[in-house]
Amino acid sequence: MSQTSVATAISPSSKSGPGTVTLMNGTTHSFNSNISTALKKIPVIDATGIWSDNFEDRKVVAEEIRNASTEVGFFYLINHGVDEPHAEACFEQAKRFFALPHEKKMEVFTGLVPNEYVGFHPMECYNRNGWKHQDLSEAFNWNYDAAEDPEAVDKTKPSKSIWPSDLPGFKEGMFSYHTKLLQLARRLTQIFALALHMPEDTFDKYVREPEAGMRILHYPEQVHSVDDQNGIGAHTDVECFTIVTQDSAGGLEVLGKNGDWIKAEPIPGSLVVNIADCFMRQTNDFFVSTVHRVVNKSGKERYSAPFFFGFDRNKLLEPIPTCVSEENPMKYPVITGGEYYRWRTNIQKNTNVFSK
Ligand SMILES: O=C(O)CCC(=O)C(=O)O
Ligand SMILES: [Fe+2]
Repeated sequence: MSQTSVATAISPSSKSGPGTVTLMNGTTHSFNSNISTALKKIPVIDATGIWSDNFEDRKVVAEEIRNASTEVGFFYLINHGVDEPHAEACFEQAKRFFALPHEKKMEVFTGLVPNEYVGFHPMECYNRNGWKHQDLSEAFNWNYDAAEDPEAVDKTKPSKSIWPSDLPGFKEGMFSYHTKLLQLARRLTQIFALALHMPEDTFDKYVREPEAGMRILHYPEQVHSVDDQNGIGAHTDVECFTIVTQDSAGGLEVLGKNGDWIKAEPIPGSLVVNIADCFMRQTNDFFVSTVHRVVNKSGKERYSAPFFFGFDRNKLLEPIPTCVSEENPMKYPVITGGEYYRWRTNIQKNTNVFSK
């Protein structure tokens, strides 16, 4: 796979009218208008049934998830079982981290760890779509760590994550929330198997040592117009699916199949789930890895915490049997999730202006 096909162009005709946006992975997408709409809705799915002992209850949620994953690639989960105080505690820790002096945050600069998307990236260091101004957000990322996974088979496997010194309670706070989301993600993996009309335990063996990175993000309110800047530029996520916790500011937008930017407005207590590229590849495009971005025009600071979940890095992204046939052969070359992760990570990190 090419390591260099990084296009970052935006059609000059984008000024609030129709236009196109080219992502860092080289794909180009059209939109009707660069202004988002709240009129179209993202499905809200009641997840109560995923924890039920009754198979039929789980199956009902799976069918809803099947529809949302094929139609929109995005859905809200409510009654998912992760209590709101856990999210609030995560945001409190995020605020502590982002309030540190720049030099202190740069002690864990992402450029220090090659090939991994871990550590801190400062404000305005990426420009995902070639807008006039760099993306207005800063983030701290960390990887799955077997030592922190209550269900890990081998807790001695080292993690590549880097953590700030002199911030007591930060790592513990981050993993406290990560562990809750990991538990939810493993259950959702079974529900996704049902959604693909496969046996519920089909993917269990691939999520014992999953790809389960997480990040916290901070978006100041942006002054520039959406035609000149994003908080995070349009992109698709890398792994199988992402679980996003967002605060009350709003600003997450999803590019619908019909070309409208749709607002994923905050719903208190909900989690936003979106399909990512590895699932799209394995489902041969049956599930859609939907383009999304963040534009913070809320008048306040915005914080979010996406959790990126995928199969074991060594697992080949082979087609799921229910998604291929003689008439519908596999569209993608079969590589491992780890290879895909490294390709995407390096495309992005090579454009980090602070590394130059
Ligand atoms: O901040 C958000 O709501 C989403 C962030 C996002 O899309 C990402 O980090 O991949
Ligand atoms: Fe994303």
